[in-house]
Amino acid sequence: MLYLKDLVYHPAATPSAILKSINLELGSQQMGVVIGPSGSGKSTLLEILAGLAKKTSGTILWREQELTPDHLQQLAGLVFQFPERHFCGSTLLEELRLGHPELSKDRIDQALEAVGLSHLSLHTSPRALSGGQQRRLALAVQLIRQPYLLLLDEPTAGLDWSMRRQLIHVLAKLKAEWSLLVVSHEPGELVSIADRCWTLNHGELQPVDPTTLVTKQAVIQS
Ligand SMILES: Nc1ncnc2c1ncn2[C@@H]1O[C@H](COP(=O)(O)OP(=O)(O)OP(=O)(O)O)[C@@H](O)[C@H]1O
Repeated sequence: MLYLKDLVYHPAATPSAILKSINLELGSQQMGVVIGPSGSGKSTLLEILAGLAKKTSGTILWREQELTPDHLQQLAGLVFQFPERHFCGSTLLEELRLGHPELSKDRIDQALEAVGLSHLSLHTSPRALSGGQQRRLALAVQLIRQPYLLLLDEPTAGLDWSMRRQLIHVLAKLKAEWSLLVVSHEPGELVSIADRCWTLNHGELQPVDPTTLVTKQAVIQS
């Protein structure tokens, strides 16, 4: 269970705080969606939760344990916006093993299975995949580290309807095992599988009932 209590991010260079007294709770096996316009602070929130930026004040807890940026780097896996732009491996195997050459074939197979890519050869180039498959590969790259918390920045951006639909299926499946926190300015179908939703405006987070946001699209039922 992730708890944020009065989390503030206020770099010295900015006149007002970018994140203002954020309070949030996200259970295990839940997916939360933070919806906010461009510049509202969504990516900053994810960077803090991934241990890549340091909060100014407030508390971040996993169950009862207070988390430092080092803990967060271990506990969380962040999938950046347009992750395919950062692929470095020339094959799926290389991409999945980057930084973790010791990873067993079993772990690799499990991660690919979890994102529905187990039918692909490990020698395939990441560049040869479709846009939706590349997003799922980026998820597998994080899953392989077995994080407790998966953080996703605009995971459906730039995908067509069919690829978004496949990704929503995968995320719905993943939340059976992991906690997922997703940020988006245009959540669309993501809301239909969300357990918790919030809006973020000028760094202020407000809870909102997902059922009031959805046009529940029949994506995950099909
Ligand atoms: N360290 C920093 N110093 C100064 N300004 C910062 C810092 N970090 C973030 N900002 C500013 O905070 C605001 C929020 O940025 P952020 O990238 O989190 O927004 P966002 O909601 O993710 O937007 P987008 O959807 O466009 O990516 C921006 O105006 C950004 O320039």
